[in-house]
Amino acid sequence: MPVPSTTPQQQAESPPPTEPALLAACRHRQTEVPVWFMRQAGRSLPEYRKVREGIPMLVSCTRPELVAEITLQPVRRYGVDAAIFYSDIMVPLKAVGVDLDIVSGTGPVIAAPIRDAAGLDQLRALEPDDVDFVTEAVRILVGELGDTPLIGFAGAPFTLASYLVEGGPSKDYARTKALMLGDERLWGELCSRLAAISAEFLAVQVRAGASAVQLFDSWAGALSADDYRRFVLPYSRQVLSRIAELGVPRIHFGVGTSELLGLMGAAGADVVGVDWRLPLAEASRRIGRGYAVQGNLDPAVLAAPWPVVAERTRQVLRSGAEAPGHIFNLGHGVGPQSDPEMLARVVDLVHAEGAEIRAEVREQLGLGASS
Ligand SMILES: Cc1c2[nH]c(c1CCC(=O)O)Cc1[nH]c(c(CCC(=O)O)c1C)Cc1[nH]c(c(CCC(=O)O)c1C)Cc1[nH]c(c(C)c1CCC(=O)O)C2
Repeated sequence: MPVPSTTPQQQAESPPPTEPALLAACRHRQTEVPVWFMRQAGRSLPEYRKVREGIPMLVSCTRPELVAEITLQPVRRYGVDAAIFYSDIMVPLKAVGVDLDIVSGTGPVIAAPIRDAAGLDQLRALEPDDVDFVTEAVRILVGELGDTPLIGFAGAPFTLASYLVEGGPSKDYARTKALMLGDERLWGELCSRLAAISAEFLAVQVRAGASAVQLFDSWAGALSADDYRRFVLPYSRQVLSRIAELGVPRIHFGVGTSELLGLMGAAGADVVGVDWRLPLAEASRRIGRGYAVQGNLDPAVLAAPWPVVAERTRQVLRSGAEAPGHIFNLGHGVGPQSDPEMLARVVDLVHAEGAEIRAEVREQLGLGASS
């Protein structure tokens, strides 16, 4: 009879299979500090520009092999702890038939902006079949990524609504706010439809194998806390509660949201993404002890000399150590001009020093090894 290599007793004592650092941080049981970058896929990498040559953005998103390649490029180059799926928040809207384009250097442009009830007809429900190419790309990726988690994502209802109502990027969101404040019923119907579309888009990615999701409410920082609570939170909650049923960690991020962080957590996140305006320790106090944080090196810092970048990176690590979980990231996306070499050095520094800095700070403050 073959001799078992471990007895049941030994099995019970052996550590569980290693949990990827990203997921451990989401669940407040990290020993390492994981790092990835918003907009790591696409934009600044020369190998990205090469494979994208002559292919419009939204077309590139429908080619599973190309999507997989672009998603993997930063993982190969930097050794980051997560891949972010190469797609766009506008992809599910395009998939249900909204006439829109993504114009390089500008962003999303909508042919017929939605400003009345008739405009809502553009927004039917998203069926998984509408985004077969997403399912296929995620499947390819999960096979290739091995233990590195894939983060799926979607736009939150407010940020999507802002593009649909304005017709494109905006500085003040005047038309969006006019609709929100002037016709609460229409606003509610618009955001409910967008919530269902975003939830389905995330569910497609999770069912195909994504192991965490990020809900981008990039422009929610344009709102006061009172308006956020009344006009935005209920719809983001619809998205996040649907994902709760799928059992993967949920990251919720916006820019300029220092006054909204607590509400963004309460909308149903496990991790709240923080921009560069607030130290993570203060952000964590505002969000509450039940949440991990993600962030928050100012992307502009990447243009400074390395010793400055290194010191700022350590500062983020020290501040983030006060939160029950910390995923290192930028405070917003990698800029198109960012030097990939600088990002590579940041990743190496976080990997070399992150765990030690975190442990030291937590011990000094009597916070315990993890949560
Ligand atoms: C607001 C928003 C959009 N798209 C997204 C958001 C939320 C995140 C954020 O706040 O940055 C999300 C997004 N868009 C893209 C990704 C892929 C993965 C990644 O971030 O690395 C993700 C996660 C690809 C993309 N999305 C876009 C590009 C650039 C495409 C190109 O240059 O051809 C990429 C790689 C285009 C896009 N799409 C959008 C904008 C504002 C732009 C920029 C336009 C520009 O300045 O050129 C809408």
